[in-house]
Amino acid sequence: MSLPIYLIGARGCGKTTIGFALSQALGYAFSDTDHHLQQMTQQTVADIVAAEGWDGFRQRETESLMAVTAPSTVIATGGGMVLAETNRQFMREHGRVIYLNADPRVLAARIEASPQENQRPTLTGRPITEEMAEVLSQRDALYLQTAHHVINAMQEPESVVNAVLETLSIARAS
Ligand SMILES: Nc1ncnc2c1ncn2[C@@H]1O[C@H](COP(=O)(O)OP(=O)(O)OP(=O)(O)O)[C@@H](O)[C@H]1O
Ligand SMILES: O=C(O)C1=C[C@@H](O)[C@@H](O)[C@H](O)C1
Ligand SMILES: [Mg+2]
Repeated sequence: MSLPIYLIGARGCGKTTIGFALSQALGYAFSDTDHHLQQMTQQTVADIVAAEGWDGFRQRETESLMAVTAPSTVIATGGGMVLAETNRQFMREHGRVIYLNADPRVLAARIEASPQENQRPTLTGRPITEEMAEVLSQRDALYLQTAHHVINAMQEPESVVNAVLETLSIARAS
């Protein structure tokens, strides 16, 4: 059995989209911590934050990370997973960690095109382009220090998947 692969990065970098495609290419299972915690609580991210605040959400996110960790699994994490030292250490120790890197303008354009506000309630109360620049400036160092590898996520999804496979030196399942 192979180590789990964790995808990290900001909202809109493609952790869910690329993660699923990567799992298909590898014949691995796929998990997404945002989906897992929404299933466990039967609430959206926005509902959880409204009821428990971001601190409550972050605690649940850590539980989801640990619950979905399994061999031969691609794990799409939430954009803020790297904020907690426990999560950063856990991912590095239990698998290979890939940072899907993209410019804040590209990320903001993707989120504007597909806001999914229930899953992505505002983090700062500011317009999305400003929020993305601010959040990335605070988190980029955390993504970089947590990742074993950094991949350019501003390519076609298929190219991003191929870049991850090449970086990890793993072959497609078929
Ligand atoms: N490489 C790509 N090229 C173009 N569009 C992309 C790419 N990757 C993802 N997208 C699009 O960007 C949007 C956000 O992607 P996705 O939900 O996978 O991001 P995420 O990193 O999981 O975000 P979150 O942290 O909010 O869960 C989707 O509409 C998706 O189709
Ligand atoms: O960047 C963030 O802090 C977040 C990203 C999403 O994946 C969700 O986990 C949630 O909306 C928080
Ligand atoms: Mg996602």
